[in-house]
Amino acid sequence: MVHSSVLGFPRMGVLRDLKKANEAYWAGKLSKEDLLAEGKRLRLEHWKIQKDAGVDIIPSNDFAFYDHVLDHIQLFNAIPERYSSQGLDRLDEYFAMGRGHQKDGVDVPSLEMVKWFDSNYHYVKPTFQDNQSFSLNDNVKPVKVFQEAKDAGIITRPVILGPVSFLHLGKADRDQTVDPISLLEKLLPVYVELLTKLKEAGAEYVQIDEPILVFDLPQKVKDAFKPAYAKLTDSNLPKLVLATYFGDIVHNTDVFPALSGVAAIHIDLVRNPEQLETVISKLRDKQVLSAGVVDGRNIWKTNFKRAIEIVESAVQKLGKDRVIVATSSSLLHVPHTLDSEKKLDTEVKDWFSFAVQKASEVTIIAKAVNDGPASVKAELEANAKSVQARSSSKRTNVPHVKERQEKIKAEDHNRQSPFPERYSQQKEHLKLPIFPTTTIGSFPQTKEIRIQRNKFTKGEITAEEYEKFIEKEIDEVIKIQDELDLDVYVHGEPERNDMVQYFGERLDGYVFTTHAWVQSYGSRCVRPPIIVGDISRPAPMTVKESKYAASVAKKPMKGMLTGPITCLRWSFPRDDVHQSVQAQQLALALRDEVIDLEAAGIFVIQVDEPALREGLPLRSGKEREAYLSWAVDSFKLSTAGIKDSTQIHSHFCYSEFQDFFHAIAALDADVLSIENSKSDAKLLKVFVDQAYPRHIGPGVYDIHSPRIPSEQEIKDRIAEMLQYLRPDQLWINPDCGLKTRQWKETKAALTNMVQAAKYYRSQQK
Ligand SMILES: CN1c2c(nc(N)[nH]c2=O)NC[C@@H]1CNc1ccc(C(=O)N[C@@H](CCC(=O)N[C@@H](CCC(=O)N[C@@H](CCC(=O)O)C(=O)O)C(=O)O)C(=O)O)cc1
Ligand SMILES: N[C@@H](CCS)C(=O)O
Ligand SMILES: [Zn+2]
Repeated sequence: MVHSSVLGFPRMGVLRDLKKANEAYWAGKLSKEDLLAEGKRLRLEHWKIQKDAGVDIIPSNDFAFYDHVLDHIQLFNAIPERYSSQGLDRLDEYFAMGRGHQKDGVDVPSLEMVKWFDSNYHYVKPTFQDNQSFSLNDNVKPVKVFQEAKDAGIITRPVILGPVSFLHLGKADRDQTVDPISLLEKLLPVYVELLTKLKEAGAEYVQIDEPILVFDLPQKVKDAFKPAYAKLTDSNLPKLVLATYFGDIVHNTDVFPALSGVAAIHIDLVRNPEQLETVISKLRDKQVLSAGVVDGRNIWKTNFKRAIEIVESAVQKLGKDRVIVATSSSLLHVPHTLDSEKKLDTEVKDWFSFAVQKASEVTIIAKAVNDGPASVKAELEANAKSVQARSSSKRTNVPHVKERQEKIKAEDHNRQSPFPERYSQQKEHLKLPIFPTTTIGSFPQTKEIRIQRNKFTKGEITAEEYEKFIEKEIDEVIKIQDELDLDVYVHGEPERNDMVQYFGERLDGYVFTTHAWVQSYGSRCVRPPIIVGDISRPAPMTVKESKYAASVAKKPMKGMLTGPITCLRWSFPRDDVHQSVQAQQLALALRDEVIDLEAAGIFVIQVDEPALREGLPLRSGKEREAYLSWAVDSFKLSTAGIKDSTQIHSHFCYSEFQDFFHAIAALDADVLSIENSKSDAKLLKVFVDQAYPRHIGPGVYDIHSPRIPSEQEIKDRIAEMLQYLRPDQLWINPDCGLKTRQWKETKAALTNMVQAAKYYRSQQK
């Protein structure tokens, strides 16, 4: 019999309950016991949802208070000494690694947080020492939660991150040189101990994630699978289901012999259905295929006909007992339930499926294959109708958008003059000092701002009242920037709920939700808008606020837009047209906005593209170059319609920029601000090696943590940067926007930043 399975469930709860509980705990308003109890309540609720949906194989240990990779760092006691030596209790030590800790005489920054593959989820990077050792933490969480589910009458399949992925996704700590994969020998006994305990607790199967198999791997990492899975596939241990997702693994099937002891292999057949045949041909006798046919990364209803065909073709080769119907990845990346959406247009609502609905989808597909289509006739008919309605909807084919796309010319992508000429006009026009200081756009999104926006959304205050409130906020941030003596101002983005959702709400071709939250990192969530059709801009989106801000500011005001690729990547995109088409439509809409901002007197315009790197196909090669070509073209199309004297900035966070440096350079932005404070300044060498001519602001401090950097720390950072960058090229700014911070720490950090810039300015005289 074909079984149904879910690889992981969203953690936040129907009303972002986990976010609220975590933040209350951090604010000292919820006890540790109550936070732990809330975690337990959520886990039980999520298991029950899946059980009620009829899912055969339900995951446990997919829940994490902050991040599942961070859970493993603590589970294996891979805790850097700067955290373990602070005398913090286990929970606070865990949060200290995730978000830093500056309280009661303890002052430690967080570990680095980076993108989880090509998603908008961020994980905490394991950080290893040259003399690293591992042991099993005495709080063996996977065992505890397995037991918790068992006590509730649910036998789950625990999920753990595999040893090769855990090491490969980590790095040597600052000033350490250890190669993470060389630690495998030391780590494996701890995995064996963990698996033994899971077996003792009654776990027959364990899902072991090795998602790095979708990458191009160095030979030594590939080689690591052999010793690893020789040790972990033992009859005294639970049977293993090795899961991969977000790409194909055909190029790594040479590691399959090393995996011959695992009971099943899971592959993502939404992203790469074509890998099915090859993977099946490489399975050894009796090995099971877990077929990921329900999209864990997007919100579209599964096309049952197509999914059933895929599963049946696997069944024909392997038999029903050797096939599992599964979600393509964890459902962490989709919102909790469609049932919460009371305001969605019914036409489009019928096209969507969120986590709760996807749990049912795997069971319907499994039933159709097990008992025949007649057993789920009504479900299949309704699904076919909805798939058909979507493909013939007017929203997906808007003639005026198509016509405009057809008329785009090559020269529409280029600024009028090369950088040196543009820069001399900008210098004349903007009159900025050397080491100009600026911020990345957002200032703290205070409780008051959210309350007022919430009232406006609910119709409790009028548009005029809301507008007045926003103007008052802008007045305040301008006053603060005067006091701080920054050089290029921002309006603070108080009117924006989110840098992508805000634009989605103002563009035709999008719909947006009220509750469809997805975890981005820690307690932070996003509500990605959904691209349902061809995109166009019915009216200016940001001009009113920027124009107002410029009218009251004494210094240049930076206009602030989210670039086409970031809008695309942080939305739920269409799956019926290529992403390059959607990016180009977004670029045309943004091009009009850039031109309108300039006409309104905004002469510095920042077009943020933090998701450009994240969109890079996970494997190097032709596909990457093709992506970068249309992605860069979209950015250029959106920014090239203005005069030379207007300065274009772009911003990148969450990006290891070295491996796509040529694309960043090709954007031809006058100024780049990049996240850098937690990376080695040595990485800036690429700008020297490539003789990068334009201007750069590598972030001088981390904005994800409430910790305040001292003036000396920032000076030291600038000194490091000046080893690689010319003084006339360097801007001084934080890593990213300040929306998640409190005002108190923001003012203190920016005061230190401006002082540090002034110090270097004085040294130049
Ligand atoms: C830069 N980043 C972003 C990413 N993706 C995006 N789509 N946007 C980004 O900015 N990816 C990479 C990084 C990830 N970083 C962040 C940083 C911060 C957040 C964040 O702060 N998220 C907020 C939610 C933001 C939002 O949409 N707010 C709305 C609704 C606020 C709300 O909760 N309202 C309450 C009622 C009001 C009240 O009483 O407080 C409610 O609805 O219940 C708004 O401001 O209007 C978060 O809180 O998690 C995310 C990613
Ligand atoms: N302008 C945005 C960029 C975030 S990546 C902000 O400042 O929040
Ligand atoms: Zn950023």
